[in-house]
Parts: sequence; structure tokens; C-alpha cells
Amino acid sequence: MNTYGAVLDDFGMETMLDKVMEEYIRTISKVLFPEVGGSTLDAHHGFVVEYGMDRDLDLGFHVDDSEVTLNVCLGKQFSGGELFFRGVRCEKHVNTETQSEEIFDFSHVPGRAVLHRGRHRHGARATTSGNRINLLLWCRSSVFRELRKYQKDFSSWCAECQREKKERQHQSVSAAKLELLRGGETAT
Ligand SMILES: O=C(O)CCC(=O)C(=O)O
Ligand SMILES: [Fe+2]
Repeated sequence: MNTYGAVLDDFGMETMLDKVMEEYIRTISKVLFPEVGGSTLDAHHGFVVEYGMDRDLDLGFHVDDSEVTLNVCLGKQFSGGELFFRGVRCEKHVNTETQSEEIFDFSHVPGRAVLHRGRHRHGARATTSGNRINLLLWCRSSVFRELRKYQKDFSSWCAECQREKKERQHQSVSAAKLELLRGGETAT
């Protein structure tokens, strides 16, 4: 997705990044993101991206090819470049509309990191001055990916699946109520 950047795994950092994933990211994700395979993360893609006037300016709206993403701001001095998050979605619902409570923007601070679900739709606004360099670790779970192939309902993590499920439940309760009322009418 980025023109400027480098895949860290190609520079001899694969084993180190694997350790970061196993010892830190999986430990945290087990608690925060169990519904998207957070406790079974077993593979990663590690890279850096660079933004600025002479680099990439921004990054379009997307989901990551990951279950959990670690995004560390390495610096340097910059303005702009905020991340905008717009709700978690499964493949089928990736282009559905954003609910107002899903709007969340985050300003990068050098030395700080964000950990988010890979399916949390997001993008990066233009870096308006200086240079911004971020390290990304896309963490994947082969177990989660295998199980996902046989599932249709992702209401434990997709906000739109959840909304549809609630809507179905609401309709069946309304239908049951109507049925009861009708039954009452015929009995009297
Ligand atoms: O520029 C950023 O901080 C976000 C990068 C990103 O979302 C990605 O590479 O997947
Ligand atoms: Fe991303």
C-alpha cells in the first residue's frame, strides 16, 4: 500500500519480530482481542512506512491483512498524519456505512504505539510537514483464518454482523408478540 518503506523481515529482523509478537503482542491480545484469534497469533509481517513531502503523503481507508496490528510511531518531527478509525468489519461488510459512535481519530506521538484489530477500518491523513516513520507489525493467526472459512456470522467482532443479528432478534420478538396478540383476539 505504501511506496516508501521497507519490509523488516527481509533485513534479518524476522526472528526478533517473532519474539515481540509471541512475548508481548500475543500476551496483550489474548486479553484484549480473543474473538479475533488474539491468543493464537502465530505469524507476522513487519515493515516500516515513511511519510513526508518527498515520501508518501497519506494512506487510504483500508483493513490490514492481520488479526492484530501493532503500529509504533518512531518519529521524527512531523505534523498531521493522524489515524482515523471507522469500525470493525468482516469481509462482507467492509464497505458498509460508519455509525457515529465508530468515529475515532488518533494523533501519533513519537515513541507511542497503537494496537488494533486488523479488521478495524482505518487510514492515515496527510503528513503536512516533516517526516513520519512508523513501524507496523501485522500479526496473524492461522487457526482463526482456518475457522473463519466455515463461518458466516461474525457478530462477536463485526459491528455490522452484530447490528444485523440484533435486527433479526428484534423482528422475531415483534413477530412473536403479534402472534400472541392475534391468538388472544381469536380466543375471545
Ligand atoms: O501510517 C500509519 O500510521 C498507518 C499505516 C497502516 O495502517 C498500514 O500500513 O497498514
Ligand atoms: Fe493499516
